[in-house]
Amino acid sequence: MGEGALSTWHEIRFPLILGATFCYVYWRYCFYQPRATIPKKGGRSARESGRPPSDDEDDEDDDSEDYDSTTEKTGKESADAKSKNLGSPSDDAATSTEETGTPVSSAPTKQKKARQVKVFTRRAMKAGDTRLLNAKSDIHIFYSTLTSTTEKYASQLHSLLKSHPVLSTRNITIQNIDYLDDLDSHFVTPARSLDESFYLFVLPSYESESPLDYFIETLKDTYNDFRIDSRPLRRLGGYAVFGLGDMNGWDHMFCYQALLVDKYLGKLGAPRAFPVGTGNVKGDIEKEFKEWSDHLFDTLADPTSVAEIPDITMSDDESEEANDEEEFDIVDPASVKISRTTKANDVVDVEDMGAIIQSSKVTSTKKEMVGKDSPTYASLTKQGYTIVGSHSGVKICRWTKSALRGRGSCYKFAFYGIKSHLCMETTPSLSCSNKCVFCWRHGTNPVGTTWRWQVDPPEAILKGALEGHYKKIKQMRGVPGVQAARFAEAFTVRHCALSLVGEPIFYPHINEFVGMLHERHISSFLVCNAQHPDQLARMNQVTQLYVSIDAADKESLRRVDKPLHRDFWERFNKCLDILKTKKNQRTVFRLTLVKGFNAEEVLGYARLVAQALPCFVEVKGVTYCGNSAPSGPGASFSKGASKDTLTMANVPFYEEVLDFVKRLNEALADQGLEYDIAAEHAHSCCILIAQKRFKIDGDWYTHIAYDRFFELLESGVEFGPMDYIAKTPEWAQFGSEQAGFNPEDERVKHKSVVKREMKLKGSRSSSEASLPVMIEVS
Ligand SMILES: Cc1cc2nc3c(=O)[nH]c(=O)nc-3n(C[C@H](O)[C@H](O)[C@H](O)COP(=O)(O)O)c2cc1C
Ligand code: SF4
Repeated sequence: MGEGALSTWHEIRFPLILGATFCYVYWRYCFYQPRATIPKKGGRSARESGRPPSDDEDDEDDDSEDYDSTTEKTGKESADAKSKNLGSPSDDAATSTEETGTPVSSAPTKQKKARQVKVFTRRAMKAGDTRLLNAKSDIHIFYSTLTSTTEKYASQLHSLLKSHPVLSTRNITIQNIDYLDDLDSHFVTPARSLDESFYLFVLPSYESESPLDYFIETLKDTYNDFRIDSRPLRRLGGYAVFGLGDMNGWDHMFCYQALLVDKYLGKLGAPRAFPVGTGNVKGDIEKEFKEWSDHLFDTLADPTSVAEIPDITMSDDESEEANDEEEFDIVDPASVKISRTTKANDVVDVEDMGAIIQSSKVTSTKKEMVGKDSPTYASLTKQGYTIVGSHSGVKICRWTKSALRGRGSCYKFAFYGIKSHLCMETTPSLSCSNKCVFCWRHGTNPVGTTWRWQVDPPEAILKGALEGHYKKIKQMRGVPGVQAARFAEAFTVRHCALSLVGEPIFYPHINEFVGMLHERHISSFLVCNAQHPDQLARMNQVTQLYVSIDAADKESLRRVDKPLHRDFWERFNKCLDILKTKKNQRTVFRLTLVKGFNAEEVLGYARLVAQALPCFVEVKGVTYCGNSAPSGPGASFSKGASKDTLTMANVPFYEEVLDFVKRLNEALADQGLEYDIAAEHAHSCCILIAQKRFKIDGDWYTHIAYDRFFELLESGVEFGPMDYIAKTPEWAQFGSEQAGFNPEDERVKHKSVVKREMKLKGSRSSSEASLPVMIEVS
């Protein structure tokens, strides 16, 4: 460079630099379009960034604005967004480091993210449901294969769909995902033509490298790439995955790639139309594949199966928490008031129900126990009950949900072999004659000593209960982790727990109802409150007959059960005497231990056992489900409570329950009674004492041979409890390493549970080592 030129440069360099800086700032301010970030990852909204909007945004804005047009948004809109951004300190804070050069100062909190995922999951499922009904949507089958086994099943799926009476009208394609040229246009930025389509996957698993790895990496990368829409598959109609694997060779990694695909498709926003299925190539894959595809087709073809999606649709992380929140107390003073203000001449004692049973005319003039427009109806349905007819209810139990996900069954599986996913919990009478302090439904159900309502026929109750139950099962199909095999089985109820809320034996046609269950080979577990001796005496054979024993003396019983009958103690004793005469039944005492109320009366309980001689005594720590105060909300965990209000201090630890059981067992031995501790389910704080006759050659036989029970029942011969016993598995027997937790299931403790336990621990004395597990037990 010459000297003249150099001096000219010196003269113009400042204006030039200034001009360039001004241009840059002007351009950046007005036209620069930042890289996409999405709210979930802590950046700006997709709409601001010109990326497809998230579902959350869709909700707020006009849905008709599809994402193709959004992608084409002009610089003006971007500038508008930008200027909004600049004006908002919080949005500024969310701007990425890359854009501003300053560190990201705030990411959304974990709770916020969890909430977004939850809201999104629900919306996705709802949206998917509407689309499931769209008979025009295409079905795309994708598969991967190395040695062609998977291809065979994918082709089979294709042929089955092509010949399906309803689904064959759809456009059905089949593609090998390993040769799919453009994964992006199917999974990263799906073409609009794929909206509302179904994606069905049939996939093998390979521990070693396989072409499928690339596909899985694509899904993962898409989900983890903060620059792009992480839920691009939300406009699909739904998806379902079937995995092939070798359980014998790779049991710890069985079908792991199919499971990963299922997981990431869900994360990418696709609505899961059906639980992931698995087939063991060294096992009964034909059957597994058939069951999965049959139920999948039913779901796709039957609009009623997807009519309603409840709040039970949840992310993996939230499910445990939600389960814990499931029970809550809603006091309905109206129900109590109604029962008190009933005219005396309306009253018919439940013991005199014979006439009512005979005459439906009499009952038809009476009012409904739970009318559709009553506050009781609203309270119970809000808590997840399906009200059947005018006085019955059904509710999917949390253990049924847990078992569907392979996360453990209730204590009755350990003690008696009830499979929770095959169990329906119902009651033909929502009304009860007690107001127990530990009943978390307290106040939500009608109470009364007499039946003064309409009586629904048992056929209608059973039909309605099964329908209500199956509807709730169907709604579980989109919940992560639901096992396809168990899901398929769950549509044939095998056990009925007649407990739930209310008093089943109160229902005048209880015998007919139980008979109908047995006709369908559904076993019956009937729990009664020892307040209706005449009904108990009339009770026909059930699979297992329970009496709740909530206290060992009159005053404690009054305090714990708050019975409405004035002669409650006489009724209670009469029931125990009747139970002793029921030699043909498997009879059970159920003790619910409430510290400070009824957990110290070992000798008293031993006397009651001697009086009724039940086959079994179940002892369980009370379940704390929020406030159980009889007078409604007011007691709190930390503040302590009035003398009749439950707090966490009333919940015994497992060790305390165990100590009680040991002392009770000794007291029984002292009285010369032949009982011993047989089984346990520490998970539910529950232990079983059984008559020693159920111990044969050193092994306990507390389980039930259900087929044998029905065989005996149908044969018409007289039989007793010892005629349909089965061996208790090792893992359930008292003292086993698993303490009653089925080794086939996986115990999942959500962090919120652990946190709460830690909180609890802090409030307990340090000598108390373990913590109670709080559950609902029917
Ligand atoms: C090398 C090898 C690794 C495998 N790894 C797994 C595995 O990790 N998990 C699993 O469930 N099955 C595994 N399998 C079983 C295959 O998934 C199964 O045989 C499948 O049917 C193969 O499908 P394809 O014939 O379509 O390739 C493996 C098989 C082989 C040969
Ligand atoms: S808790 Fe009761 S309703 Fe639930 S699975 Fe067990 S027995 Fe059935």
